[in-house]
Amino acid sequence: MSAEESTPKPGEFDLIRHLADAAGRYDNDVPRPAAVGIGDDAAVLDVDPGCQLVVTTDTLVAGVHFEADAAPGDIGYKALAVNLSDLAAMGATPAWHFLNLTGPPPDREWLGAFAAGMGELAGSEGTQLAGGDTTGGPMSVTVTALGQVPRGQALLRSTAQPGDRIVVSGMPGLAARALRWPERSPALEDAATTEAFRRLHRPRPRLALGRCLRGVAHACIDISDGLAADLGHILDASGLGAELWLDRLPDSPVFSGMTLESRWNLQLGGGDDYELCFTVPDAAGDLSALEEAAGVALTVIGRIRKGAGLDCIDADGAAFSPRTAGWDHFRSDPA
Ligand SMILES: Nc1ncnc2c1ncn2[C@@H]1O[C@H](COP(=O)(O)OP(=O)(O)OP(=O)(O)O)[C@@H](O)[C@H]1O
Ligand SMILES: Cc1ncc(C[n+]2csc(CCOP(=O)(O)O)c2C)c(N)n1
Ligand SMILES: [Mg+2]
Ligand SMILES: [Mg+2]
Ligand SMILES: [Mg+2]
Repeated sequence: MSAEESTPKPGEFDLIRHLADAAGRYDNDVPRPAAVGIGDDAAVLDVDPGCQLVVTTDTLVAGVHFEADAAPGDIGYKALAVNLSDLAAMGATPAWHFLNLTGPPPDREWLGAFAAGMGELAGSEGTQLAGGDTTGGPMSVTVTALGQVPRGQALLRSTAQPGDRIVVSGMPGLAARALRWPERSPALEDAATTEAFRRLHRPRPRLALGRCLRGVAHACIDISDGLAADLGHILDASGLGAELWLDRLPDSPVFSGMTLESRWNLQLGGGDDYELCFTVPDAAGDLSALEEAAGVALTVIGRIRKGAGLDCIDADGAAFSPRTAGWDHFRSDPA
């Protein structure tokens, strides 16, 4: 029997080597290789002159953010994607990421698929796995992502202006719709349903859009908890209010058969979209060049105004209060 067969589960240091080797197969052409990467007590990174470092961290926990039996490739992909989405919201270009992996000892097959899922996105976005930590315990994955932005150009939540148009990318509510699909996998092969499951399991962060919004958007956030909750963070941080026009929310065949109220609840409070919501002045003009450059549909859904709070208004001008504004880990019964 070979050593590999007799020890199917790697030890801690085998696992680190395995992750480093797998990452190297995807990210060996990254634009900014770490001066010192995996293997020492810490990484050493050179930041480009004239740039600021943008740093974010998010955790995914089994049973909370993904099913315990989820495909390992999807877990690896999404753990990085949700972090790159925060870099996109700041207008940053990803450069390095760190992986803190906690769980029962994985077998080589699980680990290989996990590393390939994360590596696929890392390779396509040019970010390098530069370090991390490995421990045993209940399964959770934390990624810390580091990106760069030209000095002073980071997009913020706090700088919306009265009169700005509110814009959302893509199709809010797709991932939430997929999460609530009774069979947990698409019953139909149609494009809209397939896209909804892709958005839930492998959300592509809107990095090109974030970069295009530098110097254009007044404020920006990525949608993780829900459109209403995350737009609410822009309003709170900017000390302003807004009107959101429900009839402008983009529609998809995946919502067919739902009442308008259920659809709005899903699109406003469902979470897991990883789309961008941003504000732009009228002076920025038509958004079609931006759509073209960023490769994603953009929809104007409302307007920033003085005051406080978010008013969601239907086609007849009647107010609608979503059942919940979005996901809250410490409150029960999220949308
Ligand atoms: N435990 C914590 N300690 C210190 N700062 C925190 C902690 N949790 C969140 N923050 C900070 O609070 C701010 C908002 O974090 P939050 O996690 O709500 O944003 P997000 O990552 O965009 O959303 P989501 O986690 O839903 O993707 C960020 O500046 C974040 O660094
Ligand atoms: C199995 C399973 N149950 C529920 C959800 C939905 N969900 C969990 S956390 C969260 C908000 C973002 O998290 P955070 O605020 O921690 O970044 C959402 C929308 C899911 N994806 N999988
Ligand atoms: Mg967070
Ligand atoms: Mg965010
Ligand atoms: Mg986040």
